[in-house]
Amino acid sequence: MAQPQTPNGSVDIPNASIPSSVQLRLNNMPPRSRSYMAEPNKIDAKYVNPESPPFPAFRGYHTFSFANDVMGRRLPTILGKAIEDTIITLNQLSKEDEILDLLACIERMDTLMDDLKSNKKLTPIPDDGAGDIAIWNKEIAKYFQGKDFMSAPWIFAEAYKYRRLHSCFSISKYFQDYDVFFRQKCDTFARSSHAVFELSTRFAEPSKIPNDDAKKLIFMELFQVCLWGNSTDLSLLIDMSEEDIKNLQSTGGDQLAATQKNILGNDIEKVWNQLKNNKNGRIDFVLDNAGFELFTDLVLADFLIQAGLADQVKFHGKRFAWFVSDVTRKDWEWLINSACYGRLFKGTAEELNSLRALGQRWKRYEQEGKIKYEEHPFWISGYTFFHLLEVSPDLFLDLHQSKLVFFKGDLNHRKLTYDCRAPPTTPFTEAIGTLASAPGAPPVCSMRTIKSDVVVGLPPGVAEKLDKEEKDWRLSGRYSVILMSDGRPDEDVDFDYTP
Ligand SMILES: O=P(O)(O)OC[C@@]1(O)O[C@H](CO)[C@@H](O)[C@@H]1O
Repeated sequence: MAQPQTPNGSVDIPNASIPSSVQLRLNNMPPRSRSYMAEPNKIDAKYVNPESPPFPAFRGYHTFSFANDVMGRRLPTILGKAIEDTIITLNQLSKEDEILDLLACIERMDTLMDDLKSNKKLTPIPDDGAGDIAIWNKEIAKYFQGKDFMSAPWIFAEAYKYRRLHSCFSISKYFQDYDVFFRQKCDTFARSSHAVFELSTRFAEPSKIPNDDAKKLIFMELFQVCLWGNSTDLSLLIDMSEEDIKNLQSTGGDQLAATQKNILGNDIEKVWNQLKNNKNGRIDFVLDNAGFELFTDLVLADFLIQAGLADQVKFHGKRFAWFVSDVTRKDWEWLINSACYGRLFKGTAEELNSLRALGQRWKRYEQEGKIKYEEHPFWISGYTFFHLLEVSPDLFLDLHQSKLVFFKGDLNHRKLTYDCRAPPTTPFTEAIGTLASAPGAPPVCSMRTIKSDVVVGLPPGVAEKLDKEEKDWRLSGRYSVILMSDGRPDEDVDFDYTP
C-alpha cells in the first residue's frame, strides 16, 4: 500500500515511534572480519617523509598498537631504571666536582622523565658538538614542529628519547660517555654461560669442513642460532631468571628444528646462495644487541671467514647507549676482552680455554683487518633506512661495497620497513623502498625475531591466522623472519635517485 506523502515528498508515517538505537539482524551476511587492523592505503612515494611513511605510521596515542604501551609505560620504566643505575654510580663517587657533575646529569634525566610523562612537545637536542646533532635538529625542524612524544611517529619519538637521554650526559664534564645500561648488559651476558660454552667448545678450533654440503649444514644451523640470539632483548625481558635465559638461548638441534616452523618468511636458501656464489667478498652486520646476540654474530662471522665465504666482516654499532641493549664500542671491546681475559663465567678448564681461544682469534682478526667495527652517526639518527642514501650518501656508498648486509633484530627491521601499517603480504623488497630500489643498493637481509607491530614479507593468510589464534604473536618474540632483497649491486650509486 502506498504511504501518504508530505508536500516536500518525504514519506509521513503517522504515530511511528523512533527507536533509541537501531538493531540490525545480519544473520545471512558474511562474518565480521577479525583482522588485526584494516588494510590501509599506500601513500604516494612523492609524499613520503619521516612524518608521513609509505603506509600510516604507528604513533604513541594509537591504543591498538604496541607503540602506546612503549611510549606510555615502558619508556618511563626504562628511564627510571637508568636513573637508579646512575644513583648507584653517584653513591660510589668521592670527588666533589664529579658528584656535582653527575647530580646535574640526574637532574636532566628527571626533566626528561617529566617531559615524557607529561607528553611535552619535541624540542631541539642541545648542541653537544657531536656529529649527529645537525641531522637530528634539521629533521625536527622540518617534520616535527608542534609534535609531542605521543603524536609523532613511534619510531621517531622512541629514538628521540634515547638521544635526549644521551644528552643528559654528553654535555657533562666527566660523564660524557656514561652508559646507563652497561651494568644490565654485562649482568645478562654473565648469565649466558650455558649457551656461550655450547658454541665456544664447538667453534674454538678452526673448523675443518669436509665438503660444501657440510658447510651449508653448519651455516644453516649457525644462522638460526644467530637469528634467535635476538630474543635476549633487555628492553623487553626485564625480570628474567637464569633458566628463562637458558631456554631462550637454546642452541640445540631439536630446539632449532622446533623453532624453524616459526620463521614465517624464510629466505635462508637465498641467503646461502648469495654467500656461496660470492666467495671472499665483504659481509656486513648492522648490529643489534650486545652480550649473547653479539657473541652469536661474532661466531657466525668467524665461521664465514674460516669457510671462505667472506674475507672481511664489517660490524656497525651505535655511538652511545641506544634502545637499552644495542652494541656500542665499549660493549664490543668488553665482550672480546672478557672472552680473552675475563672471569665472567664459571666453567670447566676446557670450556674456559675454548672461550679464550675464540676471543684471541677475534683479536687477531681485528689486527689483520678481517673484522672491523664502525659507528656511523646515521645509525643513531631518527631517520629510517628509506632515507639512508639521501641523508648519509657516504654510508650508502660504503654498504654498496658489501656482498650482503645483515640487519639484525627488531629495531633494524622497523627502520628498514618504515615502521608503518604495511599489509603483512607486502613484499620485503617493496617495504624497504630505496634500500632495494636505488641503483647500487647492496643485497640486504633482515634477521628479526618479531617483537613489534610491523610485519611484511609473509605468505597470504599467515598473519590473519595468527591474529585469530595468538593475540600476542607480533610481540612475543616466538616468531621470526629471514627476508632478503637482491638490491641493484651491479649498478653505480646514483646520488640523485628519488623513488
Ligand atoms: O631491536 P631489538 O633489540 O630486537 O628490539 C627492540 C625492541 O625491543 O624495542 C622496541 C620496544 O622499545 C621494540 O620495537 C622491539 O621489540
